[in-house]
Amino acid sequence: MIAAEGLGKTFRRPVVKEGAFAGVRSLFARQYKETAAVADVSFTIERGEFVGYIGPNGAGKSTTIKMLTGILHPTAGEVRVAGRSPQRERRHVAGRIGVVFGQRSQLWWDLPVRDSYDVLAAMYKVEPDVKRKRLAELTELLRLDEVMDLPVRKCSLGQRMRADLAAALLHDPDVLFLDEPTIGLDAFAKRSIREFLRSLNREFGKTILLTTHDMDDIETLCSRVMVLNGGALAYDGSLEELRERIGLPSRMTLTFAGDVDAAACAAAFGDEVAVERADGPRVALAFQRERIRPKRVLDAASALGDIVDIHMEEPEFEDVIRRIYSGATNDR
Ligand SMILES: Nc1ncnc2c1ncn2[C@@H]1O[C@H](COP(=O)(O)OP(=O)(O)OP(=O)(O)O)[C@@H](O)[C@H]1O
Repeated sequence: MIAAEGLGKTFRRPVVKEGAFAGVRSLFARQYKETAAVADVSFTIERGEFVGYIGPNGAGKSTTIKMLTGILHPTAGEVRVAGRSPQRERRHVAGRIGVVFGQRSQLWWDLPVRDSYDVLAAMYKVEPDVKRKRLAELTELLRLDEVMDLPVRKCSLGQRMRADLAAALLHDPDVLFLDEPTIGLDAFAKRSIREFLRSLNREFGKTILLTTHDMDDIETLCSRVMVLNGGALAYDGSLEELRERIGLPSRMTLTFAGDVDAAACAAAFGDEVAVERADGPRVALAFQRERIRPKRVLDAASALGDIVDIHMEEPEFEDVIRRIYSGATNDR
């Protein structure tokens, strides 16, 4: 549904020199500064996938989205959306995709939200009957009643984001590109946007590419995650595999009915389990899930006495991501 092949974008900006006549001199010997925002990125996203596209600030995520949606032209490689080039067949592709940029509304700032929908429906040639029906559905799903007659500039951020989502869906596209749709929202608004996005994917079969800095968005929504770092793809796969690949340990804290002998504790587990703490009835263990299953750790621990409480902690996703951004994957 979405394919990028060797995709690259290098921005070229003229360097402005200081000093007398610098402006005139630079007309004849202009120097440029080049920024490789995206370099050699390839991936394929199948119909119905929900993919997270993450990376640190300046990694090139928005630049990729702009190339996938036809706003920018690549300086290398090729993009296909629904089999077409967004650059060469922009009008056709525009009819198949919806785009939301969380940082900037695509609605007209001074118009009531309702009027923006009229303009968009006309631009996308949505029949009046179809538009009426679709808008009624979206109004209910996104609770738009309260904003329909408000100019966009008077909407709260959460209202504006919901209004923008409806605008992106008015022409019923198959593919959605969402660039930070939960940015700046409070926890409640984030949750309702996430629920809506999940139903778009699961019930309505939309293919979604989502960029975000909120790891909860990724954990609750995406079956696949692509990590961009310095313009290049650093990872493409499932969240579970990403956790394993980074190799951060899972932690298990056990409480026994009585005090545990520290020496017996050290002897009870093999090399795969590190005893981080053993004082009184509490024992804290760390291990890699892919090396030893929690059940086997528990079996070994039961030799130390009666277990009355078990607490498991998985590596924080934030920590996993920080590791990738710093280039610390243990590639196998
Ligand atoms: N129009 C432009 N001209 C020159 N450089 C640009 C332009 N747009 C983006 N860049 C540069 O390209 C790089 C990638 O920017 P981009 O906005 O794609 O990153 P991002 O991953 O979306 O970042 P963020 O998470 O902060 O939104 C940055 O170094 C940025 O300064």
